[in-house]
Amino acid sequence: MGKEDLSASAETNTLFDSRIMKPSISVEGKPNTSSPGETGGRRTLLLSEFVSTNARRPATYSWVHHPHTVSLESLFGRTTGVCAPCLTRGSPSNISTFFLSPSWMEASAWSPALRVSICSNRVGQSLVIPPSLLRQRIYRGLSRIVGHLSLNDCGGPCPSTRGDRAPALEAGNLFASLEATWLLKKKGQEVWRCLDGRSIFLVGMMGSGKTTVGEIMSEALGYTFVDSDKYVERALGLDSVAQIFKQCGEKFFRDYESNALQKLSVMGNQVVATGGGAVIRPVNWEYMKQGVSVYLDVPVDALARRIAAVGTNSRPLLDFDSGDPYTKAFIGLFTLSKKRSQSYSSADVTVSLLDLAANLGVEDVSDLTPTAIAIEVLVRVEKFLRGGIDRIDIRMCP
Ligand SMILES: Nc1ncnc2c1ncn2[C@@H]1O[C@H](COP(=O)(O)OP(=O)(O)OP(=O)(O)O)[C@@H](O)[C@H]1O
Ligand SMILES: O=C(O)C1=C[C@@H](O)[C@@H](O)[C@H](O)C1
Repeated sequence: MGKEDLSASAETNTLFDSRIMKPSISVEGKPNTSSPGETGGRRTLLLSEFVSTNARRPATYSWVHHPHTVSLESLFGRTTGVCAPCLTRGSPSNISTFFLSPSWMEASAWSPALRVSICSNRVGQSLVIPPSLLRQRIYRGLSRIVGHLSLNDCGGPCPSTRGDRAPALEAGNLFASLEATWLLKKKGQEVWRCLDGRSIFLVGMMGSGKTTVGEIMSEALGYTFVDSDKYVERALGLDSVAQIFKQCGEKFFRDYESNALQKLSVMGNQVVATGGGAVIRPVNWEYMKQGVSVYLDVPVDALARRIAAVGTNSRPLLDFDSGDPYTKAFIGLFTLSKKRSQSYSSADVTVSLLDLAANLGVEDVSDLTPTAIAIEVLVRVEKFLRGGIDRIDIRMCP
């Protein structure tokens, strides 16, 4: 992290003065005990960061210590600091509490909340850490904490992480780690309860990840995964959608696709990856409304890059005679997405990869792993089912 990241104002510099500040993240309470860190038997994470902005009184810097304290100093690029034993728990009037909700790691995932408390010894002092930066740092710190918990402290309901496979796309990535898998499973269990057997229908353009993300979700939910294109291929006894298009035409394929969706809609406990064009027939929405529909909204450029990487052969609507794979894919997808954008927006839940990337402080949507996307989808589905608001970025609690 460069110094410029934290230099939004003079106060920022003071806050992060290495001589006086040592932020920390603490896990409050022990998992699966009735310690103060737990509410209703659920694990609580309290991220505590107590700093003073009064540069003349550095000795007042202090923060809460807990059994599983993970220092954030490396995350903030500082290595020194004064650590006083403990700051009184409670809410003095000069503590502002911020609920950080970078979408999938928000209150519902970590009951009751991830909290970052910023304490200033000057009443009314505002927080000057840029939110996106804070989110990013907290996220990294959280990953370590969860790793620590899942390795050392899990009892009871904490799912085993052994034997979990990380999809190839996740290899070498932070999200591929045990903690992401743990979060995915935990969210899967919670959403499973809300779904009450209803299926999830993933809609979105070709290459949007319906199959990749859908398979991960189905595993987390204990649901069956179904690819409606494959379902149609099997029903017709043909090898590929491309072959069906070639031999029988698009209308024939669409009829079978509708038929497949109708059949699938009466079966519960499934994650269905629909064909990219399933949304264009209104009757298909009638079928999908039997479950929860989720639109994976991915920028056309990212779609074209993904499809170009594997070629356009298997996607008849993009397999033009001339042009390099990226250009063919981009032009085809761009045209289709214009025609379909309104239809896609009829889905119960929309997961925009651009928004998710922004929320997680990731620069490019291609850096979002399928697991991160799957977790986000589950979080949004849960909110939808609970009738809650669809997006909270940062709430400040007075
Ligand atoms: N998050 C991701 N990051 C990078 N590549 C991805 C991601 N998700 C999927 N892909 C890749 O994009 C390609 C298309 O993914 P996938 O088959 O899951 O999409 P789809 O929506 O099911 O497509 P279609 O509707 O054409 O069947 C695959 O090669 C897959 O590996
Ligand atoms: O977007 C589309 O219209 C399509 C997407 C694929 O999943 C296949 O259903 C088929 O290639 C058509």
